[in-house]
Order: sequence, then C-alpha cells, then structure tokens
Amino acid sequence: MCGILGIVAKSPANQLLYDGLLMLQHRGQDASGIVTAQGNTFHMHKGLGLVRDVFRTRNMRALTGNMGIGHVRYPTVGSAASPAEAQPFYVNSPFGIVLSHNGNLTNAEQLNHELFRTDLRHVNTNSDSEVLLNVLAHELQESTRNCQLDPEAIFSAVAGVHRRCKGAYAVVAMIAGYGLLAFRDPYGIRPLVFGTAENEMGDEYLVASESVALDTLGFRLIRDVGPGEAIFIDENGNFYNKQCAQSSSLNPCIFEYVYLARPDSVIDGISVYETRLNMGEYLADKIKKSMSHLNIDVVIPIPDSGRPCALQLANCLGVNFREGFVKNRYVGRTFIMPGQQQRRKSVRQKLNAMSIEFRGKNVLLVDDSIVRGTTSREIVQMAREAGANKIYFASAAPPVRYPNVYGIDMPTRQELIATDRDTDEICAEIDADYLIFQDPDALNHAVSVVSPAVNKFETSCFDGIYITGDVTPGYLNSLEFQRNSSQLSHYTRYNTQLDLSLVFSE
Ligand SMILES: O=P(O)(O)OC[C@H]1O[C@H](OP(=O)(O)OP(=O)(O)O)[C@H](O)[C@@H]1O
Ligand SMILES: NC(=O)CC[C@H](N)C(=O)O
Ligand SMILES: [Mg+2]
Repeated sequence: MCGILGIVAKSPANQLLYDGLLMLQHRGQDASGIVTAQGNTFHMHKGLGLVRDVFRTRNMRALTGNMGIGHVRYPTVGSAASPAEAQPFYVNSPFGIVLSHNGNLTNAEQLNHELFRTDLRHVNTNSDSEVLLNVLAHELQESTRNCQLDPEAIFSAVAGVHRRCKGAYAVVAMIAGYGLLAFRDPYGIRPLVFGTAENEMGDEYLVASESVALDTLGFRLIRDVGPGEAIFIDENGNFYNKQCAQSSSLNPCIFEYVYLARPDSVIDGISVYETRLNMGEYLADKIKKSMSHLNIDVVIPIPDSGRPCALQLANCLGVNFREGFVKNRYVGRTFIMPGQQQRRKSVRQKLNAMSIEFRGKNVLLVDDSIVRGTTSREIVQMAREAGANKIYFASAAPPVRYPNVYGIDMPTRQELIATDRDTDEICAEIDADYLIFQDPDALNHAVSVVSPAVNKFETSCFDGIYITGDVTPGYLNSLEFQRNSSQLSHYTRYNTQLDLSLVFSE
C-alpha cells in the first residue's frame, strides 16, 4: 500500500508534490521519490527514507516543471533497503516514461520472462513496479507503431496492460512532453482519486492514493478512478478518460478501511472514519451478547488506528473511554516497518502506558486489527505492568488468516498469529484474559452500509478468496519459500541517513 501522487499544475509542481507525499506518508515509510517534467526533460530525485529525510532544498530546486509524480514506498517485493527499487521508475523508450505504482503484481515473474525473451526489455531490479512500467512501455510502443501518440493510443496501451498484468495496481505515470496518465486495475483493489483546482490560467489536476492529499492541497475531489479506467491529462490541462478493461468490477481492499488509509480519507465514496465508527458499533453489539458476564471498567484505544472504533465502541457500551497509552508522535507505523525485531522494538518506543488508567481496573483494549500480534503481545504486557486487573482485547477486524498478495506485505502464513489458532489460542498467545474479534459479515456491513453502491470487497486476508483468480496454493507456497529464503536481505534495516539517494537531476 504505497502512496502515489500525480499533478498537472499551472505553476511549479515541486512543493505540491512534496506536501502531497507528506499527506500520504502513512502509506509508505521506506523510500520516497519525485519526478517533475519540464518540456521533454524529467527531473528525478528519490532515495531511502521518509519524505522529510530524502528531499533537501537543493533537491527541491532541481525539480522544475509544472507537472510531476511522486511515490512513498512500503515494499511488497524486493528489499526495503534497496535504493534502486525506490520509485518512480524510468524508461527512456518509447518517448520517456516514469511511473509510480501502488499494489503488487501476482504474475511479475512470468511477465519478467516475457519482457526479456519476447519484448526484448531489460528489468534491472526485483521490483514488480519496474516490470509494470516495462509492460506499459512495450504496449505504448505497439499502440503508436503506425500512429501518433494521442489519448486513444495511450488508452489502448493501458488495455494491453490490463490484458497482461494480474494482481493489484493503481498507477500514475508521465509521458515526456505529453502528460499525466493514471489507471487502476480492473478490480479497483487499491485506491485512486482525482480532483481539480481552478486557477486563473486554467484547471489544475491532482491524482492521489487518498483524498486527504486533495483536501490539504486545496483541490476539489471529482471522483475515484474507476476499476479498469484510465485518465489522461495532457500538459495543457485537457482531460480524457476511458474504460480500458474488457470487464471490470469494483472490489476495493477492505483492509484500507480497517487500517491502511487515513480516517479522514474517502475511498470509493466511503468515508474511512465512518466505517471505523461502524466497526466500533458492531463490535459493541457482539460484546453485549458474548461478554455480558465480564465487568468492563474502561475502554482504552491502541493509538493510532484503533481510536475511532474504540471511541464508538465505548459510547455504545456506555463505558468510560480513556487514553491509557500515549503515543510518541515521532515513531511511525510499526506494522509497515521491515523486520520483526524492528517492529517489536518500535511498539515499545511508540506507546507508553499510564498506570493511572490501568491500576486495579478491568480494561478493554481496542485495536483495528491483530495481524502478526506484535502490537497486541506488547500492549497486553504493558497493561499488566501498569497494574491492570483483567485485560480484555477487542479487534475491529476478524482474524487475519491468509497471506495478502495485493499490496500488503504479509505473504507468509507463518507470520500471522491467527494461522492454525482459534480465538482462545490467540488470546493465550497474546496473554489476554478475553479476546473478541469482529465477525467477517459485520466488517463488510460496516463498510458497505456507508455507500450501498459498493458491496463487494477484496477480503482475501480474512477469507482466503483471491478475486483475481490466478492465486493458486502453488503460487502462495512459492511466495512463502522465496520470502523465507530471502528474509535476510528483505529485512535488512538501513540507516536512513546514509548517502543512498539516487540523484538524477543534479
Ligand atoms: O498485529 P500486528 O502485526 O502488530 O499489526 C496490527 C497493528 O499494527 C498497526 O498499527 P501501526 O503501529 O502500524 O499503526 P497505527 O499507528 O496507524 O495504529 C495496527 O493499527 C495494529 O495496531
Ligand atoms: N505496497 C506497495 O504498493 C508496493 C509497490 C511495489 N510492489 C513495491 O514493492 O515497491
Ligand atoms: Mg495500530
């Protein structure tokens, strides 16, 4: 779930891109990058680390031009420590294309072979996003073989991408000297919205993973890019769009609503915040039925993402809501950090329990989800150390039992705490006195009730159903094998201050 961004503005785009990436930082903490276009020239700066660490004033100055794309990375393949896999990616032919990708291709290996053997293209990293860019480049070359580059040729190239690529992809790309292209896979798994701002010189456009980037940059949300749809905005601000997939159906990833997205974003017409309140309400209903024998003194959220759900849950139960954990605002999201050791250590650095809220009380801790159990294990222990009497734990999502292959980095069953464990066993594993999970139907309802127009979701991590149809047990086994054998390189933690930035423009 990386963050992607694209802008066609009427004045320099560099600061808008930087500010927009800051708003998407929660979607990727490992690498960041920006490419701007001035005429036919791209200016690129990217590197490992947070947005604020990768870009210095001199880098920003070199990013000239009114059009650009950006990326914040949370890797699903390759290595978090590889500066070469930071995005955007660039190919020089045809025309010069740069691309930012959120998602994960499930047939990257096969495409890689095809690109090398048939399309005569070289992919230099382990990134599926570089594969995706080369497929787009090849299809664009084909679609412009006997005609000029125009929106129709571009849309025909995207249709080719849809025919060849499997998995999840929300993409922004720039074609040198032409404009900004954005598209979403035929299932619309990962989010992508666009909006406009009126300028005396004409309309400006912004495309982003989440609407929160539009809000803060002063753009008005127009709508989401549809599943399978592509939009193209030329350098002069002319807008074109087309459905490029032979068949499409909207199935947004439900985990975006549970955890990934910011609560103040609206995805596919659904307010993330509202869904989290609903999750709290539905969980309260379940608690009233199954936990009525337990005496809860206080509801305590696990910051940050557990907060809206916990608040509503406490309201519905009529129990006091208290902030028992203080969050260190300088420590990022732990779930998307690479490496279990780093994640465990960071939970302790990030959250601290105030014993006044715990001592002698029966506390109900509420989080959005339990995935590897890193947070819940530490948190329960901290609550015990702070003197809690009984510790109950509630998760706004059902148990995560299956790997995700669509852009969330949890490809192996062994890493999931719910694998081969029932609720009682998970409860024992995190050392809580009682554990309760949201039911899958209640979660679906919590999201779909906000906008009944969307009633199908990508829910594979909860039910093991992979909607793209190509994810076989054999594929999952090979993913697990690859991950287990490459764990050392994947989980190597890097020093963000090392001079690892790739600078193309200085
Ligand atoms: O069971 P786990 O593997 O620990 O994963 C689940 C936890 O990770 C996330 O928090 P995170 O710290 O990433 O971000 P947040 O501040 O948005 O809650 C999520 O909100 C849960 O707290
Ligand atoms: N989380 C994502 O969207 C990852 C994008 C891409 N697969 C990468 O690893 O860089
Ligand atoms: Mg959390």
